[in-house]
Amino acid sequence: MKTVVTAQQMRDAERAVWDADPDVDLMTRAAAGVARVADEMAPEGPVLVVVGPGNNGGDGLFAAATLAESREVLLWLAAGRAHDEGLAAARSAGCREVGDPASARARLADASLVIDAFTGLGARPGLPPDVATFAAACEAWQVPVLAVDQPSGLGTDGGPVGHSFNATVTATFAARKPCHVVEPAASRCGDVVVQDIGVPVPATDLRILEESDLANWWPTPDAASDKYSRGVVLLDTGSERYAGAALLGISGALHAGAGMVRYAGGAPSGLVLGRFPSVVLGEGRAQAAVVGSGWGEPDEARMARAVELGLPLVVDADALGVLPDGGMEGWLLTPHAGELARLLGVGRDEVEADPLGAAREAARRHGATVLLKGAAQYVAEPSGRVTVAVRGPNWTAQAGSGDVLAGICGTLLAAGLPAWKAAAMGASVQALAAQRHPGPYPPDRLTEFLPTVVANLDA
Ligand SMILES: NC(=O)C1=CN([C@@H]2O[C@H](COP(=O)(O)OP(=O)(O)OC[C@H]3O[C@@H](n4cnc5c(N)ncnc54)[C@H](OP(=O)(O)O)[C@@H]3O)[C@@H](O)[C@H]2O)[C@@H](O)CC1
Ligand SMILES: Nc1ncnc2c1ncn2[C@@H]1O[C@H](COP(=O)(O)OP(=O)(O)O)[C@@H](O)[C@H]1O
Ligand SMILES: [K+]
Repeated sequence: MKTVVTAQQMRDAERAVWDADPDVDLMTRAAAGVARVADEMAPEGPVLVVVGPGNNGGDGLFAAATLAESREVLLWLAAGRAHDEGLAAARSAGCREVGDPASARARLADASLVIDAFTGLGARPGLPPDVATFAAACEAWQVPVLAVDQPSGLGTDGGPVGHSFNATVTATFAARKPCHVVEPAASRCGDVVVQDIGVPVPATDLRILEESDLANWWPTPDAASDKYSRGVVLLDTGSERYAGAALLGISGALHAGAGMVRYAGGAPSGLVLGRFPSVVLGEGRAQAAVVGSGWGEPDEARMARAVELGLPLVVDADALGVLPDGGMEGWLLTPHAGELARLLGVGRDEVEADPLGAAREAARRHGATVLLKGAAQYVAEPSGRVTVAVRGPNWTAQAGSGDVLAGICGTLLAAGLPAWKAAAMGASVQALAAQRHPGPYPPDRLTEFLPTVVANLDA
C-alpha cells in the first residue's frame, strides 16, 4: 500500500525535515530526480523548460542546469520571474532563454521534451492564458511532457480540471498527491514516478493498493480448509429478464475462489446449473451475500429478505435504491457514479467532479463501506479512510463488469476479509486480469483469467 499525501501534509512533512536539519537541500534532490527522468524519457534533442515563479520553477531550473551539461536546454520564464539561485545556476550552465510565449510555442517544433515546472504544491487551479495556450499546443503536437511534481493547472488535492498540462510522465516527490490518483485530475498525470527525497511520509487517510498487497492478503486455502471454512457466498441476483447478471456474478464468485456458491435469485435454475454445475440452488448457511445485480427494479421485499439473513452484504445496482435505514456495518455498497449521485441526491456531474468526497459522504451517511466504480475505483469507509484500487484498462468499461465485480467481492467477504479489503482487492484483481490479458474480452471471459492472475500475484 502506498500513502497519498495532501499539499498541506507534504509541506508539514518537509518542515519536519528542515526543523531537524536546516541545511538539508531538498530542492537539489528533487531536481536531480527530474533530470534523471527527463534523460530516460528523451535521451537526446532540445529540452524546453517552462519555469514558474516559485520553488516548482526552482526544481525545473536546477534540473535544467544538470541537463545542459550534455544537451541544449531552453528556458521560458513564463511568469516573468523565477527562483533566483535556480536561474543563476541554469544560466551559468549554458541554458538559453526564449523571450516570449510565441517563441516558446515555435520551439515546440524541434523540442524532444517539455518540462512543466510552472506550479506544484503552491498551485491555484488553472493557468494564465499564455501558459494554457502553450499547454494545449504541447498536447496538439504530441510533444512529450514531464511534469515536475504535478501537471501545472491542477489543484494538488484534486478537484475539477480546467486548463492544465497533460503530462506523459509526472515526477513527484516523497509520495503521490491526490491529483495523481483521483479523477478527473489523475488522467492528466500520465505515468507517475515517485522520487525519494529523504522526506518521511506520514500515514494518512488516503492510500493506493498495490499488487503486493493482493499477494499478501489473498485468502489461500490450506490443508485444514474445507468448502465451508473457505467461505460460502449466497447470490440473490438476476431475474428472468436479466438472467445474465446472475451468471456474471456467479462466475466472478467462483473464479475468485469461493468454497461454495449458493444461488437464490430470479434467473432460471436450468440456465445457472447448465453453465455452473457446482452451484447449489436455494438459501442455506453462508458467510456473505450479494444482492441487487440484475434485479431489474428496486425491490423492498427482496431487500428485506436479504437483511434477515444477518450476513455482510454486497449491495449492487437495483438494491442500492432500497437500502435500510441503518444496520449496514460490515456491508459493501458498489455504486457507479450515477447510482452514487442518486444515493446522495446530487447530480452525476457533482460526483464526477469530486468522487472522493462523494464516496466518503455516502460511506459516512450509511455507515457502510462504499466502492465507487469507474475508471479509477475508490473504497471509502465510514471513518473517512479511502483506498484506491489498482487501475485497469478502459476497455473494461462494459455492461456486466460490475456484476462480475460484485461476485468477486462477495467471495472475498465470505472468506472473512473486511469490506474495504474485499472491495479494494476485488476491484484490483479484476483490473489486473484485464491488464494482463489485453482484450477486449467480455466480462465473463475475463473471469476465467482470475485464477492465473491470483496464482501469479507478485509479492
Ligand atoms: N517545499 C520545498 O521546499 C520543496 C518543494 N519543492 C518544489 O517546490 C514546489 C512548491 O513550491 P512553492 O511552494 O514555491 O509553490 P509553486 O508550486 O512553485 O507555486 C507558487 C507560485 O506559483 C504562483 N501560482 C500558483 N498558481 C498559479 C496560477 N494558476 N497561475 C499563475 N501563477 C500561479 C504563485 O503565485 P501567487 O499565488 O503568489 O500569486 C506562486 O508564486 C513543489 O511542488 C516542488 O516542486 C521541492 O523542491 C522539494 C522541496
Ligand atoms: N473508464 C473505465 N475504465 C476501466 N474500467 C471501467 C471504466 N468504467 C467502468 N469500468 C469497469 O466497469 C465496472 C462498473 O460496471 P457497472 O457500470 O456497474 O456495470 P454493470 O452494472 O453493467 O455490470 C467497474 O467496476 C470497472 O471494472
Ligand atoms: K508542474
